[in-house]
Amino acid sequence: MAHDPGWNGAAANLAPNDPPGEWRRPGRDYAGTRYSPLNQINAGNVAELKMAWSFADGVPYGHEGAPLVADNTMYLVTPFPNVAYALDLTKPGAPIKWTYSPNPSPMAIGKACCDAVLRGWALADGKLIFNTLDDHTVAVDAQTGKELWRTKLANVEDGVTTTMAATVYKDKVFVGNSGGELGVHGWLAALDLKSGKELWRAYNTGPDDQVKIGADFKPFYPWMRGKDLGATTWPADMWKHGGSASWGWITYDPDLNLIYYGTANPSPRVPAQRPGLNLWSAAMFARDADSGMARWAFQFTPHDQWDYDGVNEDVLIDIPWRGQTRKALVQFNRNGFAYTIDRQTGEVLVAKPFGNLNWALGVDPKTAQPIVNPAMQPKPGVKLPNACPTDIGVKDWQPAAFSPRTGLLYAGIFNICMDLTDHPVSYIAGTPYDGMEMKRHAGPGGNWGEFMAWDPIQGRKVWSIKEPFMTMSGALVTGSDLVFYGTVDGWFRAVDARTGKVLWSQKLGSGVIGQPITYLGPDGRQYVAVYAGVGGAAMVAAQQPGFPPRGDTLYVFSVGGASNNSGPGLLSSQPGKPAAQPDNTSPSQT
Ligand SMILES: O=C(O)c1cc(C(=O)O)c2c(n1)C(=O)C(=O)c1cc(C(=O)O)[nH]c1-2
Repeated sequence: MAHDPGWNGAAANLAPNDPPGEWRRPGRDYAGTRYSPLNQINAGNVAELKMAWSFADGVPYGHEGAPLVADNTMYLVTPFPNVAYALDLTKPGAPIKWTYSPNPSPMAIGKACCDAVLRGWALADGKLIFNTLDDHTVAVDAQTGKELWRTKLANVEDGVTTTMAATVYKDKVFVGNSGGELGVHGWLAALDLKSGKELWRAYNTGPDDQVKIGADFKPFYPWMRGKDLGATTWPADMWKHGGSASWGWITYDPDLNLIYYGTANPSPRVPAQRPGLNLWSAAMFARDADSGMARWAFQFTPHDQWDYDGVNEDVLIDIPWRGQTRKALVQFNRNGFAYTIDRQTGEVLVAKPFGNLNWALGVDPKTAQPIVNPAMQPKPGVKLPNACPTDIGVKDWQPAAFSPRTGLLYAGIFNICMDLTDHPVSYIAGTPYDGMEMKRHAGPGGNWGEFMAWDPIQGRKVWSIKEPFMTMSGALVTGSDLVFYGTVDGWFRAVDARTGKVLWSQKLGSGVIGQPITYLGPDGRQYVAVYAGVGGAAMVAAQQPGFPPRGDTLYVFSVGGASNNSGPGLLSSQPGKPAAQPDNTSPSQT
């Protein structure tokens, strides 16, 4: 059963005081819910959604970001060479207000594992803040596009790239690195929002002083407690090139002053070369936002053998749990289990499969360790057929949305398995340190993708829509109980959040791996915006018949399309119909 609007669980009250019609950070609020209270577009008028305007940037890489909107301006940054655009929403067709080019080193393209991508940017303190693929974080004046500061965080020659969205909470910018497939040393850094000065850096592998673990560090499970586990759970010194990068999402609880983020696969991907738990790879940390000191950590996939990075979004929600309200987080881990975790302590409350997997037989309720299937452990040089999920998991980085009205999360997921063969490798700085060779194919049913609604308390799917191609777009959910998502074969859909009924679909010019957002225009009308520009890990399906061409276009929709020739600011008619009442129909079971 979907929860009724009266559901007493709720999104953690972490929404900053942004106007409801704006979208200032990729996850919209600190909790990363990607929920907008806007409800002009609703089940009664969504069929009339039409394109209002579009913007093409000419860049042929994966467009993964969420457009941001504040002060009647839309902010975009290209995947590479990371050119920033401010578009004036008060004028017809949203003309360019300013552009800014950071000119990153082209060498970065050759170092990025999974396409030249940028997963997002942030608006805070009058600044647009974003990372460049060649490891700089820049802040430009949101009004003028003038560079305010620029901080170099790593050397791209060493194989370090930066693809994650710069994330801003309070007075700090948080940035992590990429490069697990090149044997980098994973870290997360905090910069001063005003000056760009680096304030702290915490490594994900190595001795406790590097990982920033002190007396306050209390993982919930005994097997994760002990000194210097980030170093001693690896063969000697291998943690120095142990990958475990932090290229995913960061969320923030201002009451606890904790940030939450995950760590990627251990390097090399060949497990036989690194016996041990390989902490803190394929894990997550809760850290004090000011000091960077770890409060707790949890390893999802001990001694990862299949490339199950732990970097997916941690959505912060408060849930009713055995008669109490628990401050929780939900992560759809790449390993195929959806975890609902107490975000104060790291205790796992729910761990249930949300898709097809066979590498584990379950999760031990006492230790929260996966019970590994002995038949699914790769051995060097021996082909392991039909391991599920494949290296990109049941879900990759594409962020889920949470509705406080339904109590459900919404996410695009995969149904892909692999035939896996490992080959031993040696470390050479700045070159691939990988060793995994795989052939991917659809899992049971033959569909590569699916979009689903998930109950984080019961740990079960409430409804799902099968998609022929992998589903790698972000999700958006609104105050009128509409969910928006896109598909790799180029469909952009609006779905009833309670029933999973598809209410509207529009084919776009390329595959959608962007993150849809919604905002209010200066004309008072609600708009929905999304990129179509396939790339990133979706390219693993490029050989599939019907795979779309690359693309570079942001599409913006409203009920009835463009307002009129005199420009949005002068519109007088109001096409939105009153919000439909949520129905009480039981969702279809999967
Ligand atoms: O371990 C890493 O450092 C790392 C980095 C990245 C990245 O920065 O894009 C990806 C991955 N791993 C990865 O495993 C993966 O599936 C992936 C998909 C994508 C994408 O943009 O679609 N990036 C990455």
